[in-house]
Amino acid sequence: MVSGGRVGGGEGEGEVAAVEVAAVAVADEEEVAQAPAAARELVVGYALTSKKAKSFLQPKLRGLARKKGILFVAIDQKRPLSDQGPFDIVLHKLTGREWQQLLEEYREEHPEVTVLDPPGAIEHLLNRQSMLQEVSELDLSDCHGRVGVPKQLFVNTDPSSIPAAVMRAGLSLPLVAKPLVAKSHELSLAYDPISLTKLEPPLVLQEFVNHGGVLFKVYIVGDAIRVVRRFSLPNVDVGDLPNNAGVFRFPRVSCASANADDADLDPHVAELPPRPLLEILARELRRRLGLRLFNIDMIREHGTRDRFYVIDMNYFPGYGKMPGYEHVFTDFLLSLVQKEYKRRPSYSSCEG
Ligand SMILES: Nc1ncnc2c1ncn2[C@@H]1O[C@H](COP(=O)(O)OP(=O)(O)OP(=O)(O)O)[C@@H](O)[C@H]1O
Ligand SMILES: O=P(O)(O)O[C@H]1[C@H](O)[C@@H](O)[C@H](OP(=O)(O)O)[C@@H](OP(=O)(O)O)[C@H]1O
Ligand SMILES: [Mg+2]
Ligand SMILES: [Mg+2]
Repeated sequence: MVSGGRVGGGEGEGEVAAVEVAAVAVADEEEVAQAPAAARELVVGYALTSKKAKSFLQPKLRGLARKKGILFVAIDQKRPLSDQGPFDIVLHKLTGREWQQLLEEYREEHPEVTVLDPPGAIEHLLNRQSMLQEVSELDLSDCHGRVGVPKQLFVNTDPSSIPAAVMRAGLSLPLVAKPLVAKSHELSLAYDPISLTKLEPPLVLQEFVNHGGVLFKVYIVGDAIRVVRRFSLPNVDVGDLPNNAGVFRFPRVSCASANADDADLDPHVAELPPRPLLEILARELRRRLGLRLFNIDMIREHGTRDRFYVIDMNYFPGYGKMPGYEHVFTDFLLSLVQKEYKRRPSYSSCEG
């Protein structure tokens, strides 16, 4: 952690006690390496849109963070990062080449700062063509269930050639059409070949998988996993497809969908994915993607117990909607510095 002489920000002095608690958790041989706890606080610089800052940095998070000795400081994107802070951790969700470049330079100059997460790794989730690649490469066939990705096709051609491309790729209607850029949430459902010609590439076409209208949001925060149920699109009756011609557009379906944790649901639909399966999935994706903050949208194929599909992944999602996020997140931030101490044996030889 960075020691005293902090950036302003008006956070109180009550932070010290919790920092001491965090320090106690460090392995015995490293305790000698700790500078006096009273001089320390964990400084987290954040670069978020104002909407994101409001939904994430809720008073309950700020309050708990203060108690645990974590200070959140807004980053001024117009000033060089190295002139600000010093930070222990940089938390960000901004897009744009310029910001990416700034952050990459900062990471090179300050390898001691944990950047959540590296811009290059995040990029993988910003494009729906690459987003699910790792999931499709995983072989989780014998892990208390099977996890795959719906058949999908990237389309960037003249819309009139989409039906033929869909046929060649062997995709079955209905299809969900998703903008290539994951930041856009204007989704459509196409039930017939004619509707496909009305879509606007570039996009990813994904087979619609019936799942009983319930989706599992699997939130990952470092090693922690939390799952919630959300209402989702209802099943489509394939026998009824001829009566459903047309493109059905739904502008922001996922955001509008309510939490379904307390709803009276069919238990076969509501049953959460098996914990061991989620643990393996999260561990593998964390490792392969090099990300610590993301969520996975998972559905269970209707009528099955253990056949799951990942349909979407989001970087730094709406954690404010995750139950107990303030505890999970503050523990995670503290764990990062503890890991950092363990990685640096030189601390003990210099200071011990
Ligand atoms: N292949 C699919 N089969 C069935 N339903 C789907 C499929 N893909 C998406 N959906 C439904 O559409 C919703 C939105 O899709 P998706 O999650 O890909 O979009 P998004 O805009 O990226 O969402 P988010 O707000 O989570 O980022 C899902 O929550 C689910 O209800
Ligand atoms: O926690 P869930 O329900 O998954 O919600 C998130 C979405 O999944 C993300 O796609 C949103 O991020 P962007 O719209 O910035 O990509 C994200 O928007 P936000 O980062 O502005 O809060 C959330 O709406
Ligand atoms: Mg989604
Ligand atoms: Mg998404």
